Amino acid sequence: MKPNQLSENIFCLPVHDRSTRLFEGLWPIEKEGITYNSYLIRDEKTVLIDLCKELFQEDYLKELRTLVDPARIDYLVINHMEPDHSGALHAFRQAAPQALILGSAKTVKMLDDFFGITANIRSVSDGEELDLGSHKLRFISAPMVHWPETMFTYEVSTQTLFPCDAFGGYGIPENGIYDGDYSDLSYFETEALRYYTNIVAAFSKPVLNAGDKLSGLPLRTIAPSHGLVWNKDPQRIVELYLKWSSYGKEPAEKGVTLLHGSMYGNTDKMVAEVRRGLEASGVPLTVHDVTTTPVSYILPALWINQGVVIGAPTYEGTLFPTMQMVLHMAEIKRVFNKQAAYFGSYGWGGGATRFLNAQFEKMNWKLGEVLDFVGQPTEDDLKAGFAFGKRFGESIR
Ligand SMILES: Cc1cc2nc3c(=O)[nH]c(=O)nc-3n(C[C@H](O)[C@H](O)[C@H](O)COP(=O)(O)O)c2cc1C
Repeated sequence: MKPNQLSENIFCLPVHDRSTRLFEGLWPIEKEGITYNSYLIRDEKTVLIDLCKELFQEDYLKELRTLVDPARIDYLVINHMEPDHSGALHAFRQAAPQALILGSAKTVKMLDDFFGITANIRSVSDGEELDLGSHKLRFISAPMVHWPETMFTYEVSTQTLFPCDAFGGYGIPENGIYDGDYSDLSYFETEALRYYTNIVAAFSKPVLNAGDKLSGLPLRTIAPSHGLVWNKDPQRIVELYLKWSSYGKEPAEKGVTLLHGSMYGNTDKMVAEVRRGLEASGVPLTVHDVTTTPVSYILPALWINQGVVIGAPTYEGTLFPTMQMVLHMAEIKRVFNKQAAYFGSYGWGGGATRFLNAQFEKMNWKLGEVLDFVGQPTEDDLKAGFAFGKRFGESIR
């Protein structure tokens, strides 16, 4: 986690977190890890932008001291109060009691609520500027991207945007912090989408509002607080974000997510046939077994694809609970406006579709064809499964 020099006097201090198993206690990052990027600007006035999680504060302050004596830091800008960026605050205050904390008006209240800190704080307003010498900061209010107090900070002379959670992603960029360090960005874009759907998607409208505020602003570098710093092609991540945000209210991409789960294998016998039918239709397809795949990895497909096929049995008069949990999380993350179809096995009275009808009402998903069958699927059921998948795929394609 050595500091990186972004420009002559702007540095990124990325903390590499490889020990957290579940980000926010929910989202698996054991394989991928995550970074907490903090930024230092050295000028006539010295500024630090965001911090890191409390767990890493000692190492973080050690690295910070290689760049500056904390006692010489004039300002700490808090873009976002979430503890993965502010957890080191008490330790920082001890090392740099003179540093004036700058944040939105809501941040001032939250500093008291979360840390009991009330002194040496100043709130900044939307569009306010702060001269540092040869650098100048502009504060851009971005409420609900991702908490109500959130703001972005823009450095005018280098055209660098510090947007905290926005444009960030899971994953540790081991071979360089810049987008230009990688010939293939697909891993980071996949993890940025997963992060978006897990953390930010519920706030797609505020993201679009923030996007409006950024339009016309020259952006040479996008320096988020998680993951890559984008300075080769900063527009790439902006465009991706705006596209993903638009799926909060507009139709998503022409693709299908096939979600399946089974207790004893009867529904799963049908999955292969439905899948073959979907593939035969030519529609782009993503398949997830909800009993083995954490919802964190399922949300990206649900967000991106217009169509969803649900394959799961009836359980105690309702839908198989593991599938219910996925749909509940999709509702929380505001995965709305989908075309859906259902297939699944039941033993006597059924009931899965009762749940689906009520759940889809809340999410504005349209339930089209239903293919349910008693016990194990017959040869005829399997044939019907192929045709059902093909028809649904064609309706989306
Ligand atoms: C715990 C449990 C609860 C069930 N509850 C119902 C029910 O309320 N109504 C019904 O029609 N079938 C019910 N069934 C029967 C299953 O829906 C049926 O066995 C089905 O074939 C299971 O599909 P699967 O092999 O894909 O898990 C239940 C089965 C289990 C194991």
